[in-house]
Amino acid sequence: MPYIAETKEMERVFGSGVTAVRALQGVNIRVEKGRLLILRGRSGSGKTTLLNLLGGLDRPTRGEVFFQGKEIGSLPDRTRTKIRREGMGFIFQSFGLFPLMSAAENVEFGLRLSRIPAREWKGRVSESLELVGLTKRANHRPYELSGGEQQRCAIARAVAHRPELLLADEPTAELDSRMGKQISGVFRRLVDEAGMSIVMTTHDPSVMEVADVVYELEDGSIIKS
Ligand SMILES: Nc1ncnc2c1ncn2[C@@H]1O[C@H](COP(=O)(O)OP(=O)(O)OP(=O)(O)O)[C@@H](O)[C@H]1O
Repeated sequence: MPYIAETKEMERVFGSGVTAVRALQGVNIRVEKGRLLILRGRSGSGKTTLLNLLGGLDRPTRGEVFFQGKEIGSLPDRTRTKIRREGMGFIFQSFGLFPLMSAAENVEFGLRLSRIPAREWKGRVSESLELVGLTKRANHRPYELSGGEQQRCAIARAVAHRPELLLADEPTAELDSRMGKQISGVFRRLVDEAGMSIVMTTHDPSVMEVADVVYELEDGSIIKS
């Protein structure tokens, strides 16, 4: 099966009647395995809505969304949560780390939610921190880390259970351009060295450089790829 994720004529309408907002319409995208795909577009063009639908965090109003060949948009919440926890990883612009836990403990927390047996946790934690170049900071708490290091820790946490698909919403928005470059390098490595598939939204031109595929959204439709 060539595509890790796919949408068919997908539409998402928020609300109803005169106040209805058509956030997405007629969206057809395909995410190939082992590729880094970027969603770009102006504020309000529908990027986050699309990412949430691909990640099974939301359901389309019309059309279909597939993960690993399986239609997930019509599945009940519990089933989608299970698929998400096992097969996907999420990264947000505001890192979302636990302040009282060290970097390593934050990464381990991600594993607790998955079905990875406890005896594998320690190895997975070191491996993930290594992958993002954070081994030396394993025992530091988030407030002792730079913004870029905090985001790398969040990435390590999102990939520790080795998800098939990594979804990132504006992962460099809170970082300066040097750190943004560092983070985009980490994403590139995850694809090239760990064979991961990534979809991320961004406005950041330096992140755009590392993409294999760029889709542009305008008013809820894909206008260019
Ligand atoms: N829960 C919601 N209820 C109503 N309208 C919503 C909801 N979520 C998003 N929208 C609307 O859908 C449209 C697309 O929003 P979305 O957040 O996907 O855009 P975006 O491209 O990610 O924007 P940004 O770059 O500012 O994050 C916007 O008009 C937004 O106001």
